[in-house]
Amino acid sequence: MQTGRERERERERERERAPEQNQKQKKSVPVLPWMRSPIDVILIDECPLNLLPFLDPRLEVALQKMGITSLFPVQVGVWQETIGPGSFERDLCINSPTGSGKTLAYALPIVQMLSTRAVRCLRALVVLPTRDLALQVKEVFSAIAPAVGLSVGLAVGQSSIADEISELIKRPKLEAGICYDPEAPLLHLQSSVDILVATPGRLMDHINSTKGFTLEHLSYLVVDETDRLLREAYQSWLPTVLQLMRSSDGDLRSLFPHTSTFLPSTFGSLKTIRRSGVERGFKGKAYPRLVKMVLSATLTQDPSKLAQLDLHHPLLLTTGQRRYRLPERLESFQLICESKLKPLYLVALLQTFQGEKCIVFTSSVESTHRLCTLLNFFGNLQFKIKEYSGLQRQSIRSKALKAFRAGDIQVLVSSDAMTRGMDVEGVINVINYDIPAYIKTYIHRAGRTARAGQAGRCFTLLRKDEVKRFKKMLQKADHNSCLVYSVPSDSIELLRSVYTSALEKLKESVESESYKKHKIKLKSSRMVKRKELNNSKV
Ligand SMILES: Nc1ncnc2c1ncn2[C@@H]1O[C@H](COP(=O)(O)OP(=O)(O)OP(=O)(O)O)[C@@H](O)[C@H]1O
Repeated sequence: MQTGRERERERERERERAPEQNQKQKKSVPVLPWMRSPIDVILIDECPLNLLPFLDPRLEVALQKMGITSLFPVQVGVWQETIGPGSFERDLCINSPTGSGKTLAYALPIVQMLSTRAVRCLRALVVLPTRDLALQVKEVFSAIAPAVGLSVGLAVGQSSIADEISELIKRPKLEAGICYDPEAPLLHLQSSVDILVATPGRLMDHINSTKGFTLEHLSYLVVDETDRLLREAYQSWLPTVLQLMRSSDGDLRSLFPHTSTFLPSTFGSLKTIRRSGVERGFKGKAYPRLVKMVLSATLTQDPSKLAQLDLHHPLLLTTGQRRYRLPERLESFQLICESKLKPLYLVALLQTFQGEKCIVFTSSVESTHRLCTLLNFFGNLQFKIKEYSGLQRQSIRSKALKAFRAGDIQVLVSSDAMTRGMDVEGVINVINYDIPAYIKTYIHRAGRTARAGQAGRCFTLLRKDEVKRFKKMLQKADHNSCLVYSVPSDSIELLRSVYTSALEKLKESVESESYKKHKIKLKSSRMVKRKELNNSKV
């Protein structure tokens, strides 16, 4: 991350920019009053672990094992509002640039808080939009939680539902000759995990049908990549979770109106009693309530969307005065070329990277597939290329990601499946083969590089008629320094003949693939017909 002097300079730049910025932002003042007085993370310094107040020494050791010696500013900011004087009193909305360390910002305080728990039950739920992202976040929790005796589970549909259930729910074993009644097992089912990282679909599967799976003890809910998760309803996962929380509060309060502690084994199972309090902002609400933390590099300001989260006395942590912000050490470039020559420019550009890791973004799953196939037909390239998109089976996609992480492949051609949150060490370059449609997409794509204070470059291939639109888009992030990058014309010329033959091969490959697809379709429709015929005979 930045040194103290760099941060001071950055603050100065912000102060200078402020009047001009305020002028520009007049039209886009956040509608919600609490968003107008945020905590500015720019004003917070990194903090060495040994100076971090109240940090559990076991967690300090675990962090050091991860190579972490100090907390990044957003992590310090969240720590202050959770373990520090803020004491989790308010729900937190965190709008912080890509790669600034948001995952640990929420993972560390949650793990520290749960480290003193007496009985294991599901107390923290982290929801992410994709399986690979959930796996990544689980890794972070798994690096610190076991140090304080906590267990972390994953619900993403990576394995069969039965395997997942056996990981998440503890069933009673035959003990001392006692046999439990299989007809009344709910009483004895317990969570095997304290923290669960989940995608909405699998979470709903467990809520709806896994015996013993309960959110009644939940104390922390994290909605990562909030704007993406709020955009899609995913079987109403959010209202369902919130409703379950509300009803468990209500039921328990009516059962135990004066109880203020955690009661183990009441009526045979664990009961978490949330007491009603008169603390500031808690009037009429259960306390301690379910604490929510929502995060994104492009957090929505839309009141109707944020209302879905039912936030309690929310506090915004943001970085600087701008709504959107790119990483400090990101350099942006534009490459202007004719549409039909784009693959040539792309290959010439990739050749200049000399094996550095690079992600190439396209506009759709189909073009990802086509472009990757075409690049592989160039032959004799000094780097390995693989595809990563929602068109592939999860296992194939995960394999490609694993190889990319390990450095066995250097270029990953991706649809927007890779755009958000993915953290791959050593990605120096990002290329927008197709111009992103929105500034938010640009921010998340570009944010796959220049992470954790490292340097990185983002190139965008543009047609002449796209230049103006692109410039306007970058202005929304106050990003005015996108230099023109040119590829030497002789390197383009050298590639022309091989490009022609690669295009021929691509054409053949597309034809053969569509023939195969047609055959499969035909076969399955014949099978359906045959089935219908058999059924009608019966
Ligand atoms: N305190 C720290 N010291 C060193 N490295 C850190 C620290 N905190 C996080 N990192 C590293 O920084 C990288 C980015 O972290 P993370 O993925 O949490 O970013 P993010 O803010 O969630 O980004 P995005 O918005 O893209 O999801 C990771 O590789 C992580 O290991």
